[in-house]
Amino acid sequence: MKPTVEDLVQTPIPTQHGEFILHYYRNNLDDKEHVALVRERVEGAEQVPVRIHSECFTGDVLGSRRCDCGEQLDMAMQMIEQRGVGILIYLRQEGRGIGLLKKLQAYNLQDAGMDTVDANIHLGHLADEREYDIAALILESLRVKSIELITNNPQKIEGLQKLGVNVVNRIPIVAAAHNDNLDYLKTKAKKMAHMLFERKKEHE
Ligand SMILES: Nc1nc2c(ncn2[C@@H]2O[C@H](COP(=O)(O)OP(=O)(O)OP(=O)(O)O)[C@@H](O)[C@H]2O)c(=O)[nH]1
Ligand SMILES: [Zn+2]
Repeated sequence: MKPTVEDLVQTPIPTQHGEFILHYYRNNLDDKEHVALVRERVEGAEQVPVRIHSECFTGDVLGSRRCDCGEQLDMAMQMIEQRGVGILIYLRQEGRGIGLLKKLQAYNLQDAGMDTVDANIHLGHLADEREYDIAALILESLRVKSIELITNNPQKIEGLQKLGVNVVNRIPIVAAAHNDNLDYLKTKAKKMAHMLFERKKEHE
């Protein structure tokens, strides 16, 4: 079965970072509600700033300080506002793909001394189980020619490139480190190769 997405509804959403058009996608790979926030015309455009944000209920909705997700979500929308164009794809990949229940269990293991990678493995999962097929299909459906990916995660860039997305640049998105998230950020840099302590825009 060929993976597909269908852009079912588009509706304007005014936010503190200006108005976006929210696109709702139905897909044939999972039963989740993936969405994209789109600013201005991206069809046929080159070097469109794109953030692929993985769902984090605790960080995005509750403002949890265990991770940097909530702050990154806000920063990404602000970056798109400043550039006047861009796309934020909100993928429903809670807990790097293991779901909320397992992520919360992983938090307890981390409080008992494991890091974020070992906790996943202890629960019988990979450190990161995310796939980017749906993001690639959404970008194809929006007819974007090339993108600048807003990320610190080299695996996201690789994952998209393998799916045929033309990623021409990386835009770093470094949230503030503090006591509650420092170990987590350090583990991401050390074990998951996140480029967390660079601030310069660089060409891949
Ligand atoms: N399993 C697990 N998932 C987590 C944990 N903390 C945050 N997450 C999830 O991790 C995802 C965000 O991934 P990150 O590793 O923070 O960042 P990234 O998206 O890979 O990379 P960037 O594009 O640079 O932000 C979200 O789905 C969160 O729910 C954790 O301790 N364990
Ligand atoms: Zn988070």
